[in-house]
Amino acid sequence: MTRVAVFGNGSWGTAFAMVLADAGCEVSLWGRNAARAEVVNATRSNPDYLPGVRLPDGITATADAAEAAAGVDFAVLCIPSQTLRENLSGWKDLLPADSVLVSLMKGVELGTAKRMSEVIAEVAKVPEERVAVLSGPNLSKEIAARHPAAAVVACRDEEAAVRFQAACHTPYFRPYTTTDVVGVELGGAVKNVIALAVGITNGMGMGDNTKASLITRGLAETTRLGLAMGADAHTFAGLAGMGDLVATCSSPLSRNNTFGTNLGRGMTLQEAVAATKQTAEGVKSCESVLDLARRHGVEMPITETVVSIVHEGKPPLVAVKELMSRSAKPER
Ligand SMILES: NC(=O)C1=CN([C@@H]2O[C@H](COP(=O)(O)OP(=O)(O)OC[C@H]3O[C@@H](n4cnc5c(N)ncnc54)[C@H](O)[C@@H]3O)[C@@H](O)[C@H]2O)C=CC1
Ligand SMILES: O=C(CO)COP(=O)(O)O
Repeated sequence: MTRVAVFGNGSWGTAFAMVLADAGCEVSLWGRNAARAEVVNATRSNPDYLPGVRLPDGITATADAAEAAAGVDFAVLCIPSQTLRENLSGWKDLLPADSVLVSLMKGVELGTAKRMSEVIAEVAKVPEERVAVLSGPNLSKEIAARHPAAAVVACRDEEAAVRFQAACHTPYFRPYTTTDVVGVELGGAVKNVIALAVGITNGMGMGDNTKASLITRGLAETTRLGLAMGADAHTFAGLAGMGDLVATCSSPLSRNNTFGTNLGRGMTLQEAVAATKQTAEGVKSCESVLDLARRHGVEMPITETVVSIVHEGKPPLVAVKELMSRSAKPER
């Protein structure tokens, strides 16, 4: 039987542990809080993150990383991106030498501008063939309700991607494979920034034309960055690109979208942070995505606008006017 450890028992870590268990894996679900792990085992639920959802019997929760990691084929990492480096340095020596490390995270590291798979390879000192990424339109509550959805597993080693695809394939969760790790990770990280932008305009009372324009031009700037970094343009038309943008920018379940809506309605950054119980990766990653864009000489006007509103205190109305008054150009 395939053994998998999921590190991170928040909303996505728990929902994805359900997918793995439904696919027939033996799953250990690690969380830093021992009391929560006990509650999960005793009640077969995670009331803090997925209230009302019954967890399959194939999941065992633990706060002991060594216990979680013992003998696993795959170590799935699902904690806030900015905490990965520190956490993984404590886990790396516990993982079996032939295990594959899989990132479910959708962020870019502040300061280094590294993608999560790069942080994993660097910290765990593993070759990129042992690092995979899963991304796509996967709002955790809908996955936990077993509504049909698809995703992409990306790994430089296609055979490892196929093995993980089999490990998480269920009647309601359909994973595809690709070797375009860069494209899949950028799709996931940048869509959070675009969802903030959509949320902001939504909170300001703007409608669906604005949303569709931001999604489309957001995809254009994501693709520009991706091409500069060696990604495949097709990836951005796929599940990790357009697919995730549509889901996240349309759904009130999205934390990034909701965070933006709160800002657009007039909350300060501090008020919006206080109103957000879960991880909204775009709030920090908008700065690291902009950093990446500058390192690669790529223009990303929507990302720049989001940074100016979220971190530089620019009033949303002023920022939108500036974005719209940029010089006219051909569509590309
Ligand atoms: N929730 C969703 O629908 C989806 C989330 N993701 C991505 O998954 C990643 C995790 O997100 P969620 O599970 O939704 O977040 P969450 O906020 O629901 O849960 C985060 C988990 O990380 C833990 N955590 C927080 N700080 C920590 C630290 N310093 N050290 C160790 N653990 C810590 C929390 O206790 C919690 O268990 C993010 O990168 C997110 O973008 C990807 C797809 C879907
Ligand atoms: O990544 C997601 C859906 O694919 C979840 O989006 P949020 O992090 O904005 O909730």
